[in-house]
This record gives sequence, C-alpha cells and structure tokens, in this order.
Amino acid sequence: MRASLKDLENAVNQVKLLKKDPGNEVKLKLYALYKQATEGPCNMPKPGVFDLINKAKWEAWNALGSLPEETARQNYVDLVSSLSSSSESSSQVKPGADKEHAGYGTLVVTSEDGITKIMLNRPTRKNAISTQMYQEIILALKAASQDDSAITVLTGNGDFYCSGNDLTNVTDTPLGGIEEKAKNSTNLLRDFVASFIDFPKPLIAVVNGPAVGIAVTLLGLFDIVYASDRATFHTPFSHLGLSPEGCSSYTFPKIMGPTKATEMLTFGKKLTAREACAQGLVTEVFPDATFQKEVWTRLTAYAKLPSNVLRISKQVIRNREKEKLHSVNVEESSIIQGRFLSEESMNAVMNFLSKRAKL
Ligand SMILES: CCCCCC/C=C/C(=O)SCCNC(=O)CCNC(=O)[C@H](O)C(C)(C)COP(=O)(O)OP(=O)(O)OC[C@H]1O[C@@H](n2cnc3c(N)ncnc32)[C@H](O)[C@@H]1OP(=O)(O)O
Repeated sequence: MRASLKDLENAVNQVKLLKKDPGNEVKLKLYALYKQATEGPCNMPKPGVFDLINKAKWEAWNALGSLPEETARQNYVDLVSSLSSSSESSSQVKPGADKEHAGYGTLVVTSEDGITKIMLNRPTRKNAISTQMYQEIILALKAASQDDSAITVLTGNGDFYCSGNDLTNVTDTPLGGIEEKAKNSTNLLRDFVASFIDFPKPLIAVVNGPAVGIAVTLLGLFDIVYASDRATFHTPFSHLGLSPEGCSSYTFPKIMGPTKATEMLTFGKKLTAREACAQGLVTEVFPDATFQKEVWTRLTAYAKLPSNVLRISKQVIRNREKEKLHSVNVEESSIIQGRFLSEESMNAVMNFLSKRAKL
C-alpha cells in the first residue's frame, strides 16, 4: 500500500521523537510536504519580505507546485523514515555515533568503527530495488571500496531485507520503447552485479527479514551472510517469466548442489533461514530478538582486525573465480534481456501491478 493517512500521522509523531535536530532545510521540506499532503498546492498569499520565516515556509510549499497529495504523503513518510534511521531511533541501527554519508535518496550509508553500512531504505516498499537504488548501490559500493573501513555491510531498514527488483521499474518506458527499456535494464543489471563481483573487501549481508529475487541471488557473491530467523529466501523467477541472475546459475549449484539450486531457482522453492543455512547460502542464523545486537557485536570485533590483511584474504579466496563470475554475469544478463521482452514476463509483471498475484 502507498502511505496512508495513518502512516502520515505516525510519521508526524515520529518527527517529534527524532534524537537529532534535522536542521532548517529538512524542517522546511517536511513542512511543505505536510501542507501539500493535507491541503494540496500552496493556497496562501505570499508573506511580506520582512516576514522571513513565513516567507521561507511559503516558498518551500509553493515550490512543490501541483505535486499530488498522495505523492507528497509518501515523500513525507519516506523522508521521516530516512531521518529516523539516521538519527538511530530504529533498532536496525547499530549503537554509536555513525558518520552518515550524504547524497543518497534510497539508502542510508554510514561508517563507524571500521564498518561501512549500506542500508536499503524504502521500508514502505519492502526495500524493493528501484532504478535509482540500483544506481546508488553501485555508487555506495564504489565509495566503500575506497574508504578506510575494514568491512562493508548490506542490510535493510524495516521488516524486510529486500523484496528484489522493483516491479514498477518497467513502467518508465523510454521513447525507444520496450526494447530500449530491456536493453537499459540489462546494462544496469550487468553493471550492478559486476560491482559485487569486483568488491575488494569482505562484504557481509545482514539479512534482517525476508529476501526475494535478486536480493537472494546476490548472496552467493557475499563473503558472510548472517540472517535473522525471521528471514526467508525466495527466487520466484519462473513465476515471473524470468531466468536466474546475480551469477546464481553458477554460485548456487556450487554452494548447495545442482538439485537444491534447481528447486530454488527454477521452481521457486522458498527457504527458511535455517534451511538456507543448512544449504550453505547463509553462514549463521540468529534469533530475531537478539539479531542486531549479536551480529553487530561480532562484526565490530571482526572490523578491528588489520584491514589490509582482510582485503588480501578476501582476494586470495575469491580472485580466481572473478573472471568466471564476470562471464557468467554477461551470459545471464543477455539471457534475461530476452526474458524481459517475453509474454510470460510481461504478463507476470502486469498481474503483480494489477494486484492479481502475490508471490
Ligand atoms: C535492472 C533490472 C534487474 C532485473 C533483475 C531481474 C529480477 C529480479 C528479481 O528480483 S525478481 C523478484 C521481484 N520481486 C517480487 O516479485 C516481489 C513482489 N512482491 C511481493 O510478492 C510482496 O509484495 C512481498 C511478498 C514482497 C511482500 O508482501 P506483504 O508483506 O504482503 O507486503 P505488500 O505486498 O503489501 O508490500 C508493501 C508494498 O510494497 C510493494 N512492493 C513490495 N515488493 C515490491 C516489488 N518487488 N516491486 C514493487 N513494489 C513492491 C507492494 O506492492 C506494496 O505496495 P502496494 O500496496 O501495492 O501499493
């Protein structure tokens, strides 16, 4: 569901609980989005030049033009959610004063104690990966590969780790039509997966809840996967008319054997966290109640190890596979490009969009 009036009300209350003052610019943005969400486009006369505060408020609201009320409501809720995450009012955030990296709209990226944490931050969409999020993850991984952190963590905000590819990505078809859309998506997918293959330091998935599609397949490219016992692992590619990606056609048979891989990747069998652990996709499962505490305590200790040697060990373990993984990625991407254009895939996406199917 898009953000409801109740979500808006909850978000307004959440603002009052923020531990960190978000600053005037953000407060003006919140004011403007709230007015737009509740009253529609700016309907006040412009205040006089000396009424500085009301003039700034008017300008922020007026700048939203004819933004639909529903979109303003969603943007308000998303903005508050990102503020709550960064001000650490959420149990998802590890303790301490994180240094937050600015400039991301769909992620919260922080560095502290030798750990760079990339948190998917679209909780109202179950952290589905939008086109913007794909691009931002590529950028965040690039930055993390060059910063002075010892390890990098990917996790999700809210009750899901990630619901996979955002199925509404298909709706912004370019002028060149669906063929061009399929080509653009394929190129983005290939570059996105390549940024995981090439990541030079230990990359750890903190799977805080259910994971779907590409969020699952990528796990084969991580160095450690910790999961809450609430997490599930589901790759419904055939239901969507799609073929495996994220190098899973290579990593999954290696990790769990070809028959278990086929059950997951071809037949869409959903695994519990414990099953995924028994099959080697997950390193360790923790009770949800203590998940964050146990995992961050462990990772904070790991990140104290000398960072150069962590990088070298990762490369010794992974580098001989790199070339193979890149060629698998290229091959999988070219196969899925054809699938994007297939009737089976288009029907499945349309079914989802028209709410006829829930996977
Ligand atoms: C560059 C392109 C690369 C393409 C790579 C190939 C594809 C890879 C994949 O990842 S395939 C897998 C795609 N994901 C899915 O099929 C999941 C679809 N979602 C669901 O089945 C369910 O939403 C759920 C099981 C994830 C969660 O169910 P539930 O707990 O009941 O929550 P809601 O369904 O009410 O979800 C809340 C809200 O979020 C929207 N949403 C959730 N997931 C997605 C998604 N993947 N794409 C778009 N939107 C999503 C959901 O629709 C709800 O919004 P709404 O109420 O409809 O407004």
